[in-house]
Amino acid sequence: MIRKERINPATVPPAPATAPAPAATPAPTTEPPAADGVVAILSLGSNLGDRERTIRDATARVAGIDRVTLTGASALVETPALKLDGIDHAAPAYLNAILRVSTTLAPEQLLEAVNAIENALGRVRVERWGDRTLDIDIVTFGDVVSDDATLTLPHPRAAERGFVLVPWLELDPHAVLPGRGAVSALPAATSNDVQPYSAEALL
Ligand SMILES: Nc1ncnc2c1ncn2[C@@H]1O[C@H](COP(=O)(O)OP(=O)(O)OP(=O)(O)O)[C@@H](O)[C@H]1O
Ligand SMILES: Nc1nc2c(c(=O)[nH]1)N=C(CO)CN2
Repeated sequence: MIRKERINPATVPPAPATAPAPAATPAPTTEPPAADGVVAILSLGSNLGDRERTIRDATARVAGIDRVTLTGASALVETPALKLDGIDHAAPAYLNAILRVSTTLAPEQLLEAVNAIENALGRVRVERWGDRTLDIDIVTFGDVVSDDATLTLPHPRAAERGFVLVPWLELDPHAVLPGRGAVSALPAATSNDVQPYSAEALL
């Protein structure tokens, strides 16, 4: 079940005395770029194949999703593979990056769109936290909080992952993880396991 965090009515400005009449025509079906949509943070990871090419390709595909505008991207970082039993230095290292988007899609629609990109770029689901050509997680979707297993928001493991927090902070130094506060105050945000891979941002 997806729920928005409660809005304090005291902080909601009163409606203007002369509110404009509602639009007579329905919203157009082909929407303009999602400049006024919800901000979502996506985490990309790849540790198989041509990792940089895959992440750059995935970034272009995210930018091409209908009703999604890519508004920011971190540089690539290289990180050792985190497996279920800890860091595995014998496994191929990951390239990770963070994208910021603005979207008028619903969270489930964004998940469907990024899953389609994973599949298009060769993602095969074999083992949990196993090696993969591409993983795209939704780290945050505005201030939405959800414990739905299909789409848990914020991503339930983001707060412990240096490979998420370090590039996110590089992109947004004042980033906030709903329910956890400032990203810069989270211990994993200073992880030594995250190394710069390319100086220039993906975008
Ligand atoms: N915030 C989220 N972002 C992406 N997928 C999510 C999220 N919350 C729940 N899921 C669900 O998790 C399922 C498994 O995703 P996936 O195979 O990418 O997991 P994983 O990358 O191996 O592990 P992790 O979720 O720890 O990153 C997806 O099918 C999706 O429905
Ligand atoms: N370094 C690194 N390790 C991982 C990653 C990842 O993106 N980077 N993703 C995982 C499952 O989402 C599991 N382990």
